Amino acid sequence: MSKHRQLVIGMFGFGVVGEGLYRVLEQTPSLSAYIKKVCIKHPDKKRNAPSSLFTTDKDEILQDEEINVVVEVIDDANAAFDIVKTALLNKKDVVSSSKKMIAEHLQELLELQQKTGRSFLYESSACASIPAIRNLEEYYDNDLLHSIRAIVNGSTNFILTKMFDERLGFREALLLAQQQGFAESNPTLDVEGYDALNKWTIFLCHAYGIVTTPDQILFTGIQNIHKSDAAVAKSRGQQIRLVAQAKKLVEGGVAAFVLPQFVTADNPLSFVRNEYNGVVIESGFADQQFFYGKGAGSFPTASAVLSDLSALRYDYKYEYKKLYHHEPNQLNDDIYLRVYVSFSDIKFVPTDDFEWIEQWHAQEDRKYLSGVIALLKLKKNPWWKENGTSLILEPDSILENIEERRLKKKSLELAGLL
Ligand SMILES: NC(=O)C1=CN([C@@H]2O[C@H](COP(=O)(O)OP(=O)(O)OC[C@H]3O[C@@H](n4cnc5c(N)ncnc54)[C@H](OP(=O)(O)O)[C@@H]3O)[C@@H](O)[C@H]2O)C=CC1
Ligand SMILES: N[C@@H](CC=O)C(=O)O
Repeated sequence: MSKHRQLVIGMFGFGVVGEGLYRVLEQTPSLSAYIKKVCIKHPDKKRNAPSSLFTTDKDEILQDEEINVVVEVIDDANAAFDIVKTALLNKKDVVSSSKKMIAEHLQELLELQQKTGRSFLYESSACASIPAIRNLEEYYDNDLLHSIRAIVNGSTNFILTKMFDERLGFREALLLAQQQGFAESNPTLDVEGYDALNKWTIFLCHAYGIVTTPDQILFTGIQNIHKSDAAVAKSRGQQIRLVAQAKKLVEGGVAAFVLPQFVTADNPLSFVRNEYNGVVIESGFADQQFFYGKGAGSFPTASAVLSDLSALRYDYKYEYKKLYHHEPNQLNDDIYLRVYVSFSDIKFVPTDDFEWIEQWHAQEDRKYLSGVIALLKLKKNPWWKENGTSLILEPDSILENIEERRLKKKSLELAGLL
């Protein structure tokens, strides 16, 4: 039997994830890995580990030839990219959980991996404890992966659960998410959907070979969801979730976006509560599969970092199969979405932008409508993020070709039935 190599780790960051990994490694002696040095930012903070372990000088890790693995788990995306780049160029393998950094530098990171031949693994960066990236990378053939729908942000799911199932206020729910180590240092990243968007940028690469940047994808978070939206969901027997979606289109390409959605009771995502994440995959022959697990927090995230470290012992690398060994896909925005919009005044809603409006409730203080609108129109004009307006996808939201429906609607109108 071949002997696995010894991993000598230099770690950047000793916060929720870093300290979690330190504890997890203490309990996993079989891994043959030890942390030689930890670089942190604030030397005066009290640490639950020997002070000789810590430094603020990054070169004590990056220039140490004995250290063969860098674990980067810091909360500063710019500094993280410099660290990862230097580590790879210095011939070290790297494990990272910094999804913002990865999503914003995906192309450069792909080039660095090709240039250096080193492993760069980041399972913990998206859906924390769920082994989603490696699954998408290894298991599904490009042609078979029809769609993915996922809850990829633990904090927003936690806040929605606490607010709507347990009647907590938004601030209180967010504070709890922060106290439990789920939220980003800047929680706007969670609440306004940026974190889910960054994770989705990473997923698109491993699922469909799409290398894009977060600014290309339509998204929002849960910041505008109103109490009355929750009441509508309840009256319909549905839940509101922040859902990231990607779907292969009949006409070619992949539609992708991150938006709140009403999910019906038979949708597996409706069972996902608190900081849990869930991923629903529709594929050619397997039909539907559902992955479920904790999407944030110290040990769940450290468990994915640990799994990457374990994979390094046998020199595992992402091959980016969908990108390099298949015909990569392109994003395709040419779809229509069935949306619900709630608002305080109709003047904030450009109703002419809609293909058609299916429902309209104007009696209450808070008004709402449901209708069909082109994704490109939502991209072009962000009225639906402004003035407290709330946009939530209807359960079956994607329409690829609306011509047939337009004709049907026209004939019903002509027959006086609409
Ligand atoms: N928390 C979670 O559930 C998850 C987090 N992530 C990601 O993991 C990363 C870390 O998150 P988390 O542990 O929660 O963050 P924390 O805020 O708990 O910890 C951040 C750590 O980074 C250190 N740090 C910041 N800048 C530097 C720098 N320039 N050089 C060295 N150290 C630095 C801080 O040092 P100091 O202690 O001195 O302040 C701190 O130890 C983030 O990118 C986050 O998005 C990914 C999945 C889940
Ligand atoms: N802030 C993130 C942490 C994990 O990625 C989340 O809430 O999902």
